[in-house]
Amino acid sequence: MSIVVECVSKRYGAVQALDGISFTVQEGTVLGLLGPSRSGKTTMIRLLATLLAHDSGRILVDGLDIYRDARMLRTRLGLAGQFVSLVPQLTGYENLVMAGRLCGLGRHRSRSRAAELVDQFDLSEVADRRLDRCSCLVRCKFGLAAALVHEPRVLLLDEPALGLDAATRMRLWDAVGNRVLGGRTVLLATQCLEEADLLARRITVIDCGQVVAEGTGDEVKALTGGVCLEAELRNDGDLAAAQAVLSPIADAPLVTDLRTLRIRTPTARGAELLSEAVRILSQNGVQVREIGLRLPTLGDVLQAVGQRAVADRK
Ligand SMILES: Nc1ncnc2c1ncn2[C@@H]1O[C@H](COP(=O)(O)OP(=O)(O)OP(=O)(O)O)[C@@H](O)[C@H]1O
Repeated sequence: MSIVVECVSKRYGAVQALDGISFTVQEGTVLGLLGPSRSGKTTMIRLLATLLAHDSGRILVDGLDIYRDARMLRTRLGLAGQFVSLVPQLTGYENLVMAGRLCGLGRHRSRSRAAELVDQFDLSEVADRRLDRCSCLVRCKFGLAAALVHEPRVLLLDEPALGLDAATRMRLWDAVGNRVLGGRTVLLATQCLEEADLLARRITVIDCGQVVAEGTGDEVKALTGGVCLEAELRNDGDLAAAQAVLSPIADAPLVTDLRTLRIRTPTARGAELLSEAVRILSQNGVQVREIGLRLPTLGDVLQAVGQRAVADRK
């Protein structure tokens, strides 16, 4: 089952949440819908889940119109993430049974399916614990398991690993990624480029309800010029000096965060720029708490896309 979104717009009063957005998720693949907060990800997922109506455009799932054939499509869709709430006072197992019942499974089948999922997700030790007494990682696993209770062919995931730090997020996907995603058509909404890059065959980047970039993970990362040089200063009094000495050697404009005293810039020269920056900062007496290269983030992608747009307009 493929997902085709054609020029879809959605407005809430004065807010244009989606503004002519188009993308396709090929059958059996994962598409990462990557965007910052308030860019329209949840709105897109809610439209696909038939929980909301769009103002214009067209959405097809498996060739069927999402509204005309909503009833039939709903049984084939699984949802996990922000707006799908499990009941915190129930145990994980009870939540899975409830999810089965809500999907129309009989009592017996709901129980056997819940037991199957507990087993497959390696959750037996915590299955009888109230969900609000479980770790965030365990809650995320139960959220994903609940979305699979009726074995949907299409999965809509709205930041399903929200609340997990980067390392735990990777542990989650290491443990259950294949089971959750394998063979399904998946739309994964996330703010984390690393997560989208790990899980998705293609990534569509959105900002302010519009598609601003798309491609494979490598293509999207390449927009930023590769890696990012990032320095954290010890004293805010050094910020101006650091900017003055780094600007001439950087490959792209510097971005400075006054709150965290961090200066960053994307670079294609990696280690060469790093050693140059260390030398020049030390020569000029700028005290650095930490300096290094890191993988690009969504913020770097949006900055690169913005700079391209400005350059194109000139
Ligand atoms: N029910 C609503 N009524 C009014 N405005 C809304 C409503 N839901 C969302 N919005 C607005 O629409 C825009 C897109 O919101 P949406 O939740 O789709 O973005 P998002 O990318 O999922 O954000 P987040 O990552 O913070 O959840 C935002 O400006 C938001 O404030």
